[in-house]
Amino acid sequence: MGIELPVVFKEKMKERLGSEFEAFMASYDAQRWYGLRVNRLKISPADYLAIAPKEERLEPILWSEEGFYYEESSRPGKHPHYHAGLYYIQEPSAMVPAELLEVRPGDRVLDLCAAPGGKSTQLAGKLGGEGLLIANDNARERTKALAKNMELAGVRNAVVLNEEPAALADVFAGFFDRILVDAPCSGEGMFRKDESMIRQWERHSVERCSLMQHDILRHAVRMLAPGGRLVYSTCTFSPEENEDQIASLLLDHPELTVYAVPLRYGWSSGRPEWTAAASGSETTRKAAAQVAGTVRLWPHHVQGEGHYAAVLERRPTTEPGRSDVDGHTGAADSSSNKALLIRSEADAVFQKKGRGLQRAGREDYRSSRRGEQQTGRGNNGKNGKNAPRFDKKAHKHARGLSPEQSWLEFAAAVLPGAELWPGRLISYGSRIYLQPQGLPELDGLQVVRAGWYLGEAGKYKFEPSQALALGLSAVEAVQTLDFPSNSPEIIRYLKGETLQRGDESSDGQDGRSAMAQADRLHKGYVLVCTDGFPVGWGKWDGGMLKNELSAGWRWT
Ligand SMILES: C[S@@+](CC[C@H](N)C(=O)[O-])C[C@H]1O[C@@H](n2cnc3c(N)ncnc32)[C@H](O)[C@@H]1O
Repeated sequence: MGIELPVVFKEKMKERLGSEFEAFMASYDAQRWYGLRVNRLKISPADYLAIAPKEERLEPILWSEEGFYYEESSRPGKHPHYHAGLYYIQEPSAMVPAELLEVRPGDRVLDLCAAPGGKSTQLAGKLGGEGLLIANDNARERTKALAKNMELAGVRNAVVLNEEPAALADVFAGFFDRILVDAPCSGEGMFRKDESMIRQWERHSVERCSLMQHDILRHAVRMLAPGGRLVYSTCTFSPEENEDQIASLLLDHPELTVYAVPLRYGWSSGRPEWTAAASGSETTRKAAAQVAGTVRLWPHHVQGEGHYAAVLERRPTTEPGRSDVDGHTGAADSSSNKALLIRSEADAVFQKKGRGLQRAGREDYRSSRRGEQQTGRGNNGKNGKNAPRFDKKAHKHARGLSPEQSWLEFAAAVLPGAELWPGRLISYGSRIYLQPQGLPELDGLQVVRAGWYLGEAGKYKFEPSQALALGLSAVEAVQTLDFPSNSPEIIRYLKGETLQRGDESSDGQDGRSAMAQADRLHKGYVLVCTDGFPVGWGKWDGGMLKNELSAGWRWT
């Protein structure tokens, strides 16, 4: 075997798996499985299959309609479709937890340990733009990748936070219909994929991870609405981090029950006999028995690296009309958006005892109802009745425009219809966000992305963000330039080059020259697309497409 596994790990697995141990060990020499998940926010799996490069040889992953195995030799990360956010590269068994959460459009969803965002982007796809998603991770550095992946996926209704679960639980008590706890774990299921995990396993003990998981789960449960569902998952095999966690949680929270996951696709049941609770009192044995309904994906039984998942449901409240934070009853329906918590004018401020102040660069985080009036349902801002009132302290444009006005001016010229987008328009210094409706106050929390980041109001003009481009569909923009994904022009654009009329490639797909479309362009912003999907902004001027792709988003 090529991989040097820790002796202690092997001994433990041998003791637990008995006759299955040889097959388990053999899986370390077997082929690895590579997966990608199509991003439903942008394209259906069937439509993606129609445009996918043939050499990817995609094969369906049984447990996810959007999931496909691809061949080791293909490189989906090096394709313009990747830059358009049409899919996320994800280990196949890691697709299971979000599937089990059964998110419905309109739900309030929390992904508590979300970075780098594999499951958050999957959950966002299931929401289909309705409801809201809070993607949180307590590791500041990791939230950068999380935010970027959410932007690449074109998620419009999410907020990215960088908080400890305890702080979130104080704000979001009983708030969420769906919670995913994809816990930090000892990563035994990652040994094959990433050998550095073996060294980390030696450093970070199973016991230490168990303590963290115990803590995270207790806070997560506080945030679950009656009738809500919580999925706990790990990519490790140790029962201390899996069945033991669930048995102990059930003992502490009798309002929770395990939803028994149907065993399909080679999945195996959780192992009550491996828990400490199984050898205790009758009560603890009952809790242990429930973990038989949790699920294990073993690498010797499924085409994936391995995972554990438990689905827990909180009993619906017996008190009629009981509601949480802002009147939401825990039932997922589109009316959740109506249950807005109306924030006071200029309420602002994501600043936590000095910490946030630094992050915010001492800029006020301004939020107001005016954004709702201008962008939400029942918009009557056009008749002037709800003309924005401006905060004197807010960032001012050189022409005297507030950041919000600067955005509205840009949108009117480049994105007609943007004034009808649901959400709350807010500014954070000169940065403008569209925040999903239905959020409680976020005061005191570390906010990485306060919503869909639209762009920045500069001194003289509004600069649209890459997140805005990627969250759009091509039909939303006044001007587009669409390059086939196999054209040299799209690669040149993705590399940050300026394109000029006359640059037409002779081998443009289907004989059409993308740059020839430029004849109809007016001076100004152009949404650059590939195969009809946005990849970024350009500015057309005098026969030239100035590249607006910032360095962090370029093809390298
Ligand atoms: C298994 S990874 C999550 C992977 C992610 N769900 C995905 O699909 O891309 C676990 C994450 O938990 C985060 N984490 C660790 N302790 C945490 C805590 N106390 N609260 C929130 N997140 C935590 C880690 O920073 C790490 O990003």
